[in-house]
Amino acid sequence: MSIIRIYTDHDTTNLLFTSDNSSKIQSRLAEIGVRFEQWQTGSDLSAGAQQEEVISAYQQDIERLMREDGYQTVDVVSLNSDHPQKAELRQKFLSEHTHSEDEVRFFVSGEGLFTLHAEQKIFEVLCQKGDLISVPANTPHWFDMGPNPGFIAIRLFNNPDGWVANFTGSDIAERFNRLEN
Ligand SMILES: CSCCC(=O)/C(O)=C/O
Ligand SMILES: [Fe+2]
Ligand code: NI
Repeated sequence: MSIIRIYTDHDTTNLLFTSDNSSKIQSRLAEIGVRFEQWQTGSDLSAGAQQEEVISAYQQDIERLMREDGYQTVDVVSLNSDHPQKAELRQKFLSEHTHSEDEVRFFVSGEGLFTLHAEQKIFEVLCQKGDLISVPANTPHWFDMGPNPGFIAIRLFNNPDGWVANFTGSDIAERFNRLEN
């Protein structure tokens, strides 16, 4: 079950709104320009599946998104809790950063916690299997896969270099929730 929690960005105890209703998640995120959709997932792939297997299972969806929205590059993050570099990989996305392009992620399996910083608020979104999220370019955010990751996400980029992050230098992410798994 996907969940949204909205806080003021200066007070981690001030929960303004929470819901697990997908229409409400979608409409609250649309207010800050974030696309959120829930799609049917056809294949039952397990976290840790190889990139080629994932791309081939979702080829039609990927081609449609690339055609409709002009994305140029695709890759897959597929991690399970046996991964020897799970701590380093978790750390990579844990601090507030931006991208100069939209961040488009489709969760083929498992879950991860995206946290977005916009309009003096914090939007925590627990994304789960079937969720598509697109965070607009230059929106500060971070992502937690938890200490025991278990997810597959397809990532679409509209630059040919793939993942490039600009860290804001803020420590705000340390004050908000982490994913427990
Ligand atoms: C859910 S895919 C891995 C996280 C990622 O690509 C990113 O940019 C997080 O902010
Ligand atoms: Fe990011
Ligand atoms: Ni602030």
